[in-house]
Amino acid sequence: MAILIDGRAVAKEINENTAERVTRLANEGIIPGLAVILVGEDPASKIYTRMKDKKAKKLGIHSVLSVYPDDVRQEELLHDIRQFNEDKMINGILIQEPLPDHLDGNELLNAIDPHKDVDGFHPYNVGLLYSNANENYPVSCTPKGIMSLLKHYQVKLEGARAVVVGRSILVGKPMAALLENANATVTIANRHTRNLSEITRQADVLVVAAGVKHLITGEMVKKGATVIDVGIHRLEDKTLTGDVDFESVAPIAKMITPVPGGVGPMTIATLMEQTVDLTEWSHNG
Ligand SMILES: NC(=O)C1=CN([C@@H]2O[C@H](COP(=O)(O)OP(=O)(O)OC[C@H]3O[C@@H](n4cnc5c(N)ncnc54)[C@H](OP(=O)(O)O)[C@@H]3O)[C@@H](O)[C@H]2O)C=CC1
Ligand SMILES: Nc1nc(=O)c2c([nH]1)NC[C@@H]1CN(c3ccc(C(=O)N[C@@H](CCC(=O)O)C(=O)O)cc3)C=[N+]21
Repeated sequence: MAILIDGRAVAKEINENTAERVTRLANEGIIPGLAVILVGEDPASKIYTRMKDKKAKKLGIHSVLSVYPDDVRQEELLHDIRQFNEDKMINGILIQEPLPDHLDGNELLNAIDPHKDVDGFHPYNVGLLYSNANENYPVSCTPKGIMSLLKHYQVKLEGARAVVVGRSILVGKPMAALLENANATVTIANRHTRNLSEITRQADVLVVAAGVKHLITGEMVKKGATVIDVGIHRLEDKTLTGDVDFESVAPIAKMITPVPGGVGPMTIATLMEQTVDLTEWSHNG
């Protein structure tokens, strides 16, 4: 049976460290600020943005949750984003995904000041990640949190074969870039990938972010692999499960993340950590 990667425990450590950093900043009269933009009534988004708001406040971060109706106009959002850009109390701005179809998400993203782009989705920051730039910049919180987990559990990445299932701008693409920057040899799979199991079976490190319940089963995993499950699916009985069929994969893997209690808590902890990063960077020139 695989070692269980405890995302809650590592997230707790990160949050404790973040709280200490917030206290240190407070002594200099600085309070980190986070603005979360939520459009519409998606129930999951409502839960996640509330969790982020609550955690921020608990850590001493100034948190603003801006909620808009489903039919909000693009111009109103652009106006408010620009206002957050100018606001000295705000260090991080996040637009919760998914957005309603009538909005141009790219234009909204591009309107965020890259130095306040706490999700790391702005093309400027994506470019820095792809060039493995030697400077401070924000990176998408879920893959960054996964890197913290891998480091905490001392998973060797240099020279390892890594496979990422999924290529979203939120998870798959930045995950692959981070693994590559850590000198792994990376393959990215998508919906059109032929013989997925042939590819996943080569992975020393397998990260699954496809949004397909139990896509990965035991016979698709190499013995001794480290398996990271990003997927989140709510079942009829309200329990959560992932993109990985835990039951058949856990006996084969060396280490595995559970759902819940794996990647999810790390995403939020990393968001808080990165809000404080952005605050410190903005004050250190
Ligand atoms: N725990 C956490 O903190 C987070 C969890 N999530 C969860 O992770 C999952 C993925 O999220 P996200 O990246 O935003 O999802 P998207 O739907 O944006 O992307 C899914 C990706 O998976 C690919 N894909 C879908 N089906 C297959 C398949 N059968 N074989 C290979 N590739 C496939 C798609 O390929 P193509 O590009 O060809 O369509 C696409 O690139 C979701 O369940 C989401 O809820 C997301 C963010 C954070
Ligand atoms: N701009 C943007 N940034 C995001 O980071 C972002 C987003 N949009 N849209 C949606 C996804 C999803 N996401 C999660 C965050 C925390 C948990 C989490 O804490 N999960 C807990 C369980 C929570 C529960 O019980 O519901 C766990 O896995 O243990 C999950 C998923 C962030 N996302």
